[in-house]
Amino acid sequence: MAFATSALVRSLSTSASRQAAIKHVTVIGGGLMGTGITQVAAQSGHNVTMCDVSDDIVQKGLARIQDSLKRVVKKKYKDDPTAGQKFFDSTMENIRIDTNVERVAASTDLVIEAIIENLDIKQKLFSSLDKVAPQHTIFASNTSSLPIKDIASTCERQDRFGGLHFFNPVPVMKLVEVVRFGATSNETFQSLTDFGQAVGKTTVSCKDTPGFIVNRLLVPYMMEAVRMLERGDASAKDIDVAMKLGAGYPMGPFELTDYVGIDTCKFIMDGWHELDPDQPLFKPSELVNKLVAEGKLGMKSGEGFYSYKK
Ligand SMILES: CC(=O)CC(=O)SCCNC(=O)CCNC(=O)[C@H](O)C(C)(C)COP(=O)(O)OP(=O)(O)OC[C@H]1O[C@@H](n2cnc3c(N)ncnc32)[C@H](O)[C@@H]1OP(=O)(O)O
Ligand SMILES: NC(=O)C1=CN([C@@H]2O[C@H](COP(=O)(O)OP(=O)(O)OC[C@H]3O[C@@H](n4cnc5c(N)ncnc54)[C@H](O)[C@@H]3O)[C@@H](O)[C@H]2O)C=CC1
Repeated sequence: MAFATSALVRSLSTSASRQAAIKHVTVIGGGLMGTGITQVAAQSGHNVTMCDVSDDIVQKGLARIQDSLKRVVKKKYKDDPTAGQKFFDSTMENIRIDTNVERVAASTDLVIEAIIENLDIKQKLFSSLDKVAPQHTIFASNTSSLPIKDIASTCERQDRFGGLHFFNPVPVMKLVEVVRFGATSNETFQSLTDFGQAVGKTTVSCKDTPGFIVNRLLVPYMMEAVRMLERGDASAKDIDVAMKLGAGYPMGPFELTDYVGIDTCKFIMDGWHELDPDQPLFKPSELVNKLVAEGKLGMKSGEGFYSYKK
């Protein structure tokens, strides 16, 4: 009994100290994913600073968060607008914006990186943060496809590094993949899992394999749809209708590729193709390359497989 009690106390205090540990979160990248992650972390009471490369981008990101938060409030507090306004205000009060990542990271508990899907740029960012962040700070990447081990390779804090992979749109999608590689400590993995749950998501545990669970299945499916279009087997519209009505997917593969960002899908496939050139599922697509070269990146640029221009 004495053992059970002390074990209980220990487990409670460990979990309390873990929760107490992650109070301030730094989200780097104020694009599609960074804004969503900032929002859910702030909604759940964390102090969050969202960083990007320019004032203009962080301001736009903040406006996107406000729009999305209004949708959440409308749904969650439809019978109590006063409580809704209070929730809106307190969430926004939890958010700061900045363009100096080193300054922010010097006093943070958790860094979540959500910048462009490029290994070199991510490594450079983490390498500079590793020099200024406190000892206890955990680093996590929201990468869709890059090995966490490679992103972490320029850092000393290998044991305090993992993956936190959110899904788009973050305020709506209920999953977070928590990724560990060989050096990730049990404490770090547990803290990242606790954080994922604290922001209201269901977590699954993933090894550091290409695409983790969801993207390893989802991205090749999206690219197979592009190849089907390239062969002239069916139109984008018909493929989308078919997958929505025939397979029950909320979006067809072209709608989803436009939603995720055609550039992001290209970065993912190019990286995997380099790792495994013989895998036909990872073959680059001429159509995707052409759209990206033309700046047609999907919804975020106003045009992709479909046009979103008003
Ligand atoms: C690439 C990677 O690494 C990983 C990835 O993220 S892969 C992509 C994963 N994401 C998906 O597969 C998304 C698939 N699509 C969907 O689930 C749905 O189409 C969708 C949730 C995006 C939109 O749903 P919809 O029913 O078509 O549209 P809509 O009615 O506008 O939205 C549904 C609800 O979500 C809410 N919502 C949608 N987007 C939102 C946002 N950005 N912020 C807040 N709320 C949002 C809406 O307010 C709406 O709420 P109500 O039910 O109260 O009306
Ligand atoms: N788009 C999606 O559906 C999903 C994307 N991801 C991953 O999340 C990450 C971000 O993707 P998105 O938000 O879609 O991209 P995005 O293009 O919308 O936003 C990226 C942001 O990062 C900023 N940025 C680039 N370099 C920076 C730096 N050195 N410091 C600070 N900010 C910098 C850019 O200015 C831009 O605002 C990528 O790794 C992507 O693979 C993960 C899940 C889903």
